[in-house]
Amino acid sequence: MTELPAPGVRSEVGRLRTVMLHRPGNELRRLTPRNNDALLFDGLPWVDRAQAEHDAFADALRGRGVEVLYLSELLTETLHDPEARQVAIDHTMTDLRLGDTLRRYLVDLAADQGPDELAEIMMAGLRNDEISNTGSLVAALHAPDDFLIDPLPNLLFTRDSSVWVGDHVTITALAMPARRRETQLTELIYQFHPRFRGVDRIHGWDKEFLEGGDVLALGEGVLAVGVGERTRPAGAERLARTAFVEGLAHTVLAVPIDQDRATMHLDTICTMVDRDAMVMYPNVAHRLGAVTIKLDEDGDLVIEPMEPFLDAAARAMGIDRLRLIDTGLDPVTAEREQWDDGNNTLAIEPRVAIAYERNVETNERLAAAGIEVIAISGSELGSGRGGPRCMSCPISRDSL
Ligand SMILES: NC(=[NH2+])NCCC[C@H](N)C(=O)O
Repeated sequence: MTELPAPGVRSEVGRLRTVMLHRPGNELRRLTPRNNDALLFDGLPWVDRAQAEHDAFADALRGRGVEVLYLSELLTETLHDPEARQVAIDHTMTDLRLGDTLRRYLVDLAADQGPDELAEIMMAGLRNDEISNTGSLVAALHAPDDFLIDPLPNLLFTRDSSVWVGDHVTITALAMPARRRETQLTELIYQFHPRFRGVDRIHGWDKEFLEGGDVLALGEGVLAVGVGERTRPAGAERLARTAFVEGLAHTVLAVPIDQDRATMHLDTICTMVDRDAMVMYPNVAHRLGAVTIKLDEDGDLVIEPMEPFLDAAARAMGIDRLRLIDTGLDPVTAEREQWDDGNNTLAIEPRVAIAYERNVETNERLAAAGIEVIAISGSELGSGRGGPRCMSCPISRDSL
C-alpha cells in the first residue's frame, strides 16, 4: 500500500499532493433571485454546467498527480461515527429561530437519516415544504419555500472554511451569516474522520472572524493575513499568537484590504505563483501595506509600523525582493479581470498554476513571465465570485 502524503502546508507553491474540494451540489439549486444576494452569489449558476466545470477542475488537478478529496464524501464518512452524528445534529439545530417544537421535530428527523441523507440536509438545507406537519407555530407561519435549515452554496469555496498552517489545521470563523455553519462541518470532519486522527486543530468557528482566503503562507514560517470585510484584526491577532506559540510561524504580516465585495479576501488581490513571485491586482499593487507581527522573549506581540507590503514580505521571507508579475493591464481590463478572479490562481508547484481561462490578458502576462497556466473554464463557477484558489483547500504540499 502506498503511504498517504502527510498533511501539512508550509507554502503557497510547494508541490501540491492532496487538496479538498467541494463538487457543487443541490445547495446551488436553492439559489433564487430573491435569496442570491444574501447567499453571496452574484447570479444563479446553471448547476449542471457548474458541476461539469468543477469536474474539469478536479481532473486538471488529478492529471498533475494531485489527490482530490471531496468535502461531501469526507462528511458522509464522518457521519458514520455516532458521536459525530450527535455533534452534527446538535450544532445544526441550535438556531434559535426554530423554537423548541420544531427543533425537537428536526432532531428526530435527522436522527432517522443515514449518513448520506444527513450530510445532504446539512449541506443543502431543508425547506418548510419538505417536512410534514410539525405542530410548530414557527413552521405554520413560515412560507412553504422558507428555509428551516439554510443551504450552504458557498461550501464550493473550501479555501475559506479551513486552512492548514504547517501540520495544524485552522478551523476558521466565517464572517457572513450565510457561511457561519460551514466551519461546523469542517470541524466535524477534522475532529472525527479517521484520516485526520491526531491532527491538532487551532482557532474555531466560535472565535473571532478569520477566513482562509485571507491567509497566505508566503514561505516557511511566514504568513500574510488579509484584514478587511471578512477577517477582522482580532481574528488575525489570535491566529498570529497561536501560530507563534505552536511554533508554526515566526512572522505574520497583517495586510489591510478594502472592505469591498471585489476585494473580500486577500487572495482576490494576489496569489503566489513561484517561490518569490506573486501575481497582483495592478490597481492596488503599490499601495498595499503590511504590519509585521512577531513574538518577543516575554511572549508579547511586537507590532511594527505599517510599511509597503512587498518590502515587509521580502524581509520576512529573507529574500531581496518579492517579484511582482506585472500584468501591465490598463486599469479597466485589470478591474474586470480582478472581478473575475484573474489574480486568484492555484499553484500546483512553483511556476505552474491553475487559472480561469476567461482572464485572457492576465493569463498571457503570466505565461510571458514563465508561468505555465493551466486554464479551466469557470463561467458558472465564477458566479459565486471565487476562482481556483478559493475553490481548493490544500491539505498536503511538499516543503520547498
Ligand atoms: N477565498 C475566496 N476569495 N473565496 C471567495 C468566496 C466567495 C463567496 N461567495 C463569498 O462571498 O464568501
